Amino acid sequence: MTEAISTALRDVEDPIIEEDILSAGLVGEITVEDGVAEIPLALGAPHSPAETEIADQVREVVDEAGYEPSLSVEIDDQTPAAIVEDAPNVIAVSSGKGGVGKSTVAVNLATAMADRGARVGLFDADVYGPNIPRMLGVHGHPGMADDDETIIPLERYGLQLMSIGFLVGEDDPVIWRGAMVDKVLTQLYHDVAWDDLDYLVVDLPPGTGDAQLTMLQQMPVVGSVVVTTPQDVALDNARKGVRMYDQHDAHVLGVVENMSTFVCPDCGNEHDVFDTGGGERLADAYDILFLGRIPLDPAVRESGETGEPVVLADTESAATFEDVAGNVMDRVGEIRRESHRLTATGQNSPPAQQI
Ligand SMILES: Nc1ncnc2c1ncn2[C@@H]1O[C@H](COP(=O)(O)OP(=O)(O)OP(=O)(O)O)[C@@H](O)[C@H]1O
Repeated sequence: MTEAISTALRDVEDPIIEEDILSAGLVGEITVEDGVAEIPLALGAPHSPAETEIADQVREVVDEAGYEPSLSVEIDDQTPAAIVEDAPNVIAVSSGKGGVGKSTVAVNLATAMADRGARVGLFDADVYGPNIPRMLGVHGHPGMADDDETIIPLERYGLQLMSIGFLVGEDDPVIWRGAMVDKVLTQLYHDVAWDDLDYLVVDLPPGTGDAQLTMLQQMPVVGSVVVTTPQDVALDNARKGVRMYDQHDAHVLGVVENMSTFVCPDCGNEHDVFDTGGGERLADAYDILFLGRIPLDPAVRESGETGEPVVLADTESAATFEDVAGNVMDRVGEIRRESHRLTATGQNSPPAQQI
């Protein structure tokens, strides 16, 4: 009976791994009762475009085969999201230097993922410039949970939010340094009562030194998004970041090129104020994914001040952020499904990050 279903599932291809889901080891043990087919799928990136497509196709072919599909998720991979209890897919947003739009990308990435239906947290770990409260127009103080030990995150646009800015005041100078920062942030991450997250986007402090690396190693990070602007000095710094992740077996999810081409609202001409194409060249050189190019757009800056993420508007810049978010989620899914496939077939999985 399940043969017919298995045969039907051979027609469903994983659009990223480019193999049918049965051969890729993504289908668990199928059971059928009263015409309902229970199908466990090894999916790890909820609401990502590729996994949504896979699930839709599975429902379609199972329905065509004459059964009522009932899908569940069962993934056995070696990423921190699977091996650390209750860990979401933690995505670090980093940059080699300050001011390239790291926080802007983190806010719009998280908002776009929540807009797709995912449960998303945003953790502002940029102690030296906690911009997230302003960028989302949230200025309250978080409360304590009933256990008096955990902090309840604030909420906005469906996001669960935590920022050092909620605790110390945005304009207060941050007096701690180095190792103390790592400790405070790691502690804060663990002390928040995150509620059943699919993804947690972490806005790291700019730079690629020990502080960033320590934080990456102490949180269950699935991979990092590297943000750069197209000019050489920013790219040089971004390159250092990519190398650092490489050397420590941390996944780079890909590169975002921000403040790329400016389209003049008056004349419609395109201007490459900070040059263009550098992010793509960097991605090519290191064989990592190019996640997208965000234009230099006054509306992006304004949205950072009005507290409403630009990705929620109906503009070209919003569409580029939506695409970037889809690409990031797909990359997370690819890492998790690949890891599951290696585990399922008894091959060596890449080492999980130290937590
Ligand atoms: N694509 C863009 N178009 C126009 N302005 C932008 C764009 N991206 C970011 N900005 C603006 O550039 C400034 C710096 O952005 P942001 O704070 O996101 O950078 P950052 O890399 O997080 O900086 P920091 O190093 O201070 O943490 C902000 O005023 C932001 O609104």
